Formats: sequence, C-alpha cells, structure tokens
Amino acid sequence: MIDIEVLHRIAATLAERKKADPDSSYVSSLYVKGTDAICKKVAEEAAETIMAAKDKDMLHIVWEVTDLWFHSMVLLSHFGLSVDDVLAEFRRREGVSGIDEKKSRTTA
Ligand SMILES: N=c1c2ncn([C@@H]3O[C@H](COP(=O)(O)OP(=O)(O)OP(=O)(O)O)[C@@H](O)[C@H]3O)c2ncn1[C@@H]1O[C@H](COP(=O)(O)O)[C@@H](O)[C@H]1O
Repeated sequence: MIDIEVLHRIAATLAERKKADPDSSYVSSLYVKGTDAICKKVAEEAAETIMAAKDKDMLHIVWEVTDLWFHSMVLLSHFGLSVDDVLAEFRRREGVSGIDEKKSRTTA
C-alpha cells in the first residue's frame, strides 16, 4: 500500500505556492485566477473522469481521478482548508452505512 503521506507533501507544496511566482508555478497561477478558475478545473477533471469511465479506459480513469483529486486539493488550499479536514470527515463517516445515514436525516 502506498503511504498517504504523499497527499500531505503535496498539500505542503500547495501552501508554499501561495508565495510563488504565477509565471513559474501552475498552482500559483490558479490561485491568482481565483475561485471560478479553480472550480472550472475541478468540473473539467470530473467530466474527463466520467468520459474515461464510459470508455472503460482504466489508465485514463486513474489519470483523470488523480487530476480531480489534485485540483480538489488546490480548491481546499485556496480556501485555507486541508487534506486533514477531508480525512477527518472520512474518519467520522467510517463504518456508518450510507443507507442508514440517509434514513436518519430529518426532513424539512
Ligand atoms: N500533481 C500535480 C498536477 N497534476 C496535474 N497538474 C497540472 O494540471 C494542469 C491541467 O491539466 P489538464 O490535463 O487539464 O491540462 P490542460 O488541458 O493542458 O490544462 P489547461 O491549459 O486547460 O489548464 C496541467 O498543467 C498539469 O500538469 C499538476 N500540477 C502540479 N501538480 C503537483 O503540484 C506541485 C506544484 O506544481 P507547480 O505549482 O506547477 O510547481 C507539483 O510539484 C506536483 O506535485
């Protein structure tokens, strides 16, 4: 199993890129373009993931999900959130059946 620490190392790089030159850093250029541009990349990568899945193209599914996770991490970093916020939410949900959780929701 590959160590999840790679996500923390990338998150640290993303935080450093807030001080970087947008001409030499892709991540910095996204921060400068702002929320709409970052959201657009997340949407594009989600669409490309769907296309790879519909093509049953395993290699491209992995590439596109990696792009999707990466741009989602840029979005988190842009808002001062961290990978740990997402991991903590996964831990909170761990073992809670999605079916049971949905049943327990109160209706407005
Ligand atoms: N993991 C990634 C990563 N994954 C994808 N990408 C870039 O994401 C961009 C968008 O991917 P697309 O497939 O959509 O390419 P495209 O359609 O040509 O892009 P657009 O012109 O539409 O934006 C490409 O430039 C990819 O190189 C990444 N860029 C950076 N990282 C990590 O972020 C770190 C910091 O990167 P820089 O800020 O560029 O130094 C790097 O060291 C890596 O660890």
